[in-house]
Amino acid sequence: MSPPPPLKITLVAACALIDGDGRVLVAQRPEGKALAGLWEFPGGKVEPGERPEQTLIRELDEELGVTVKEACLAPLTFASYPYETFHLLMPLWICRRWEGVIQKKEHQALQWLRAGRLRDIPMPPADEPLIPALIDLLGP
Ligand SMILES: Nc1nc2c([nH]c(=O)n2[C@H]2C[C@H](O)[C@@H](COP(=O)(O)OP(=O)(O)OP(=O)(O)O)O2)c(=O)[nH]1
Ligand SMILES: [Mg+2]
Repeated sequence: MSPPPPLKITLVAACALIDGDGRVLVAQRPEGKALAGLWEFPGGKVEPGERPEQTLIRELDEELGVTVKEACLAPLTFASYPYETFHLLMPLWICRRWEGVIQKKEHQALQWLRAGRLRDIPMPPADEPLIPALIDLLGP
């Protein structure tokens, strides 16, 4: 038997933006990328030298065109999931305050959903365990 390949942990920072009605923004992953078509929380991989909060602020600008202050990010929970080729570690922040108008810059589509409705859309397997924390916070 050959030894298992070394474990690669990928750190991804993600954010549930929450609107005035307590709905959550989800974004449909682009065609041609891993997990294409699934609905995710905006965010991305932490690059070398970045703090995860900086990653999130950068990704929210790149993906949605909004400006978020670090003080407006609150940690909620995290995902830890064994994908085939890497282990995903993904802290999830919430954010209720941003500057600018949300634009669909990289995703196929965006939608605002009540937390209880997140169970009705296809999300990456890593994300499913995050839904109860959002329902606890925001109601179904
Ligand atoms: N952003 C985000 N990524 C997620 C979620 N759930 C999940 O399994 N992932 C995975 C998919 C990817 O393997 C990885 C993040 O990838 P990404 O494509 O968003 O990374 P990125 O924005 O930095 O994009 P790129 O520069 O690598 O193209 O985490 C989620 O809810 N949000
Ligand atoms: Mg991304």
